[in-house]
Amino acid sequence: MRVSVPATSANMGPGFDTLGIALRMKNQVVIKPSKFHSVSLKGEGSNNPALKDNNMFISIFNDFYHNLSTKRRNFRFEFFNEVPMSRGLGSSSAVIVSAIASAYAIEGIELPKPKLLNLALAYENHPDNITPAVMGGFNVATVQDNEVKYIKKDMPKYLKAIVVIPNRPISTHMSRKTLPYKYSKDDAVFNLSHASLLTAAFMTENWEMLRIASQDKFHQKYRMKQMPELFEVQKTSLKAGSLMSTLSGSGSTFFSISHADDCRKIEKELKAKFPHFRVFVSDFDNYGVRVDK
Ligand SMILES: Nc1ncnc2c1ncn2[C@@H]1O[C@H](COP(=O)(O)OP(=O)(O)OP(=O)(O)O)[C@@H](O)[C@H]1O
Ligand SMILES: N[C@@H](CCO)C(=O)O
Repeated sequence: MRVSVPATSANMGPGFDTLGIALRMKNQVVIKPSKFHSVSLKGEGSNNPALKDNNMFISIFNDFYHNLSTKRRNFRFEFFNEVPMSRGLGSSSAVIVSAIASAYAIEGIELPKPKLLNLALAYENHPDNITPAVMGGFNVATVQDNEVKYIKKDMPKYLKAIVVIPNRPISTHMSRKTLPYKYSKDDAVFNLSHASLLTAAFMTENWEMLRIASQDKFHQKYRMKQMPELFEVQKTSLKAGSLMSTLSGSGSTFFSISHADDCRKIEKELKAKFPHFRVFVSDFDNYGVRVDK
């Protein structure tokens, strides 16, 4: 059985804890019944031996598997990870979503995506990464009475993401601590209006509006101060023709969107200016978590 979950970019500027989008890069796990428990890792995390012993995926999988099954089978878990950890590309959401989906699938129990999304909420209490991880596409999401309420929009193929991954991580937990405890009414109205405009721009495919609509006063500047090169990444990307360029999740990755015709030029300029960062073009994912039995 194989489960794959896409990387996600949350916030998208002003949509703090609300907006998120799924990218084509993904984490996959292949699970096979086996005499003994074993774990193999390829890609991101493979140089971290601790992940073989103390892995968030295994512990969430076991929580669900032990609840769903009376049998005590052992499994071999083979991980193929493309999503870097603590870089703002939803690595923790990818693990949470794939572990829950895997436990249900291995027991042959149907798990509708909205139910999977609500189960994932117990492990990540903001819905902006888990929603696109489960559903794919661009999503607006909120939590009401312990349920995620969301609206999804598929992304067109003629738009691409340009991803800049710095060589240092930022932990979400630490990064949230740098944010103000309170915001002024002016800043609240600024973010409310920009997040609303950004959402409307996605829904109506008014891409030229993204540059203005993606501005934020809630979190980016506080977080980007931890890695000041990110201000230059944003400037370079917008100057080279991106439609929008925002901190991805809690950072450190920077996420831009452009028309397909412009993406290689933007990628080239970012690569030239930031040779120590990983820069690449990605398609969007419109499907979300996928289970192949
Ligand atoms: N492939 C993986 N296998 C096991 N654990 C993982 C894996 N990927 C991420 N994790 C866990 O998730 C943690 C990273 O979560 P964190 O929220 O800091 O970053 P992120 O999810 O990549 O960023 P963001 O939420 O801003 O997009 C890691 O420290 C690790 O505990
Ligand atoms: N909305 C979250 C995304 C990271 O998990 C944040 O900005 O902290």
